[in-house]
Amino acid sequence: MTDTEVVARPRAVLVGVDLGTGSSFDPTLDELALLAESAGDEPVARLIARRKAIDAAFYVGSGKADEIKELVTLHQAHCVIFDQALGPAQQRNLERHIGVEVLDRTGLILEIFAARARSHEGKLQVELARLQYLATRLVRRWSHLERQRGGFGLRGGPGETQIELDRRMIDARIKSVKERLAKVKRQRNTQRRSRERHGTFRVSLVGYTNAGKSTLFNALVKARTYAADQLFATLDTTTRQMYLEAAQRSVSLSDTVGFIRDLPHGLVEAFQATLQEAAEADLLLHVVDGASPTWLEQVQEVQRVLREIGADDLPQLLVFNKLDLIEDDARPRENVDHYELEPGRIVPRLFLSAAEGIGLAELRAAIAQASIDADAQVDTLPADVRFRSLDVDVDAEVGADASLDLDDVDASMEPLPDDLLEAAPDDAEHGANVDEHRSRHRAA
Ligand SMILES: Nc1nc2c(ncn2[C@@H]2O[C@H](COP(=O)(O)OP(=O)(O)OP(=O)(O)O)[C@@H](O)[C@H]2O)c(=O)[nH]1
Ligand SMILES: [Mg+2]
Repeated sequence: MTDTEVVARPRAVLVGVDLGTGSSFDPTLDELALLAESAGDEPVARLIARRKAIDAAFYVGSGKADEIKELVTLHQAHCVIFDQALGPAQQRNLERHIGVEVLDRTGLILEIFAARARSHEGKLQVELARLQYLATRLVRRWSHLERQRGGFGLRGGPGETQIELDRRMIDARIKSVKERLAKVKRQRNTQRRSRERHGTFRVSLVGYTNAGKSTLFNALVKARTYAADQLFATLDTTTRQMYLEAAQRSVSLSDTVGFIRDLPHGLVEAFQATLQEAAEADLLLHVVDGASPTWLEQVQEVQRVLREIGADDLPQLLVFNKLDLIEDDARPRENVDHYELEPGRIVPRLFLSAAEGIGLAELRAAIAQASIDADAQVDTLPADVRFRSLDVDVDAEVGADASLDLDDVDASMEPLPDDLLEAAPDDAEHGANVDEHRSRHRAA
């Protein structure tokens, strides 16, 4: 870790629990470390506990809890961060036992989101998610967060007697935030509809957090969107026009919030509106950190979230980014090939480096081609199908047998079966450089 920073960051002990089920794909806790850094903490020690079953009181056994306590003392840590979701009682028990703040992955992600939200809507969404999390546990942590960022006015340190009162306050607050969100959403829909009338071809960047979406966005539209080696650097959707020579047209390009495994449920829900933007695109650029050892799990996680928001059947280009980090001999022979995203679903795949500007011309050409293909398909369809109604009753002039399935409307790429290349960069052992940590929201 580089430690030339003036501001001392809270020192954190990271704990992962291996339940032997293969459920966790981060046995090194690297992702948790990056999350902790993104939240402004400094990971000082990591500990993996192996257990057959979860302990009701401490999640880990009391022996491990003692071990954690020793680590905390040894490293003079300020908090302990669990990679797994702790129950409210477990969290409380651990805090009492260890004597410092204990939080879990969910709490950490919420904290990052809270620090990063910029737009009115984003702030409301994060507040809603935090309130929902808070409603289930009423932990002391919140008083600490409020002090740090000036939040929504909960008094610090709710004692047992105050819990009922707080819960009622929280419920009222949840209701009011939901109403405000609904209003913002209506405005957004109105804006979106007026945009739709212009018939712009819409491209959305989606992908796991830190894959390089914002870097690619900047490279493509030459805008300056915040890109950083932090998780969830981007929370609000940014949209710009991008001119494509090959298609002689402008398309809109949107940068979106990154995905991560086990995104707190409240956040998935809260960010539906933001992600909806992606769900309504004509083309998804699914950006993958091709140099990450866990890229495959990340792709699967992104696919899972896309399914959840109903965007999994949109045409996709898979963009393997960070080609520059891959050793020459591990690089793919071709910069463009095809990849089987899911059984039977083959999509074009491009290898590029957003940071070094390698492969951008090919990507622009592929986007142009996708927009031309989509137009060609739409032009041949009756108007009401363009508006995505299922099983359309088509006028007599058009033809009697045209009961169309949405799949036919989809401007998917032609599948090219059986000539897949091996997924090249997976065994390259490069991780993104996490050492270039910059101080984050503390500056705000
Ligand atoms: N070496 C290398 N690094 C890259 C490349 N593209 C992006 N990065 C780095 O990867 C990190 C994450 O990039 P971002 O563009 O912020 O990633 P993102 O997907 O927008 O991340 P979130 O907004 O947090 O979801 C930054 O440190 C970038 O400089 C690349 O092609 N090569
Ligand atoms: Mg980003």
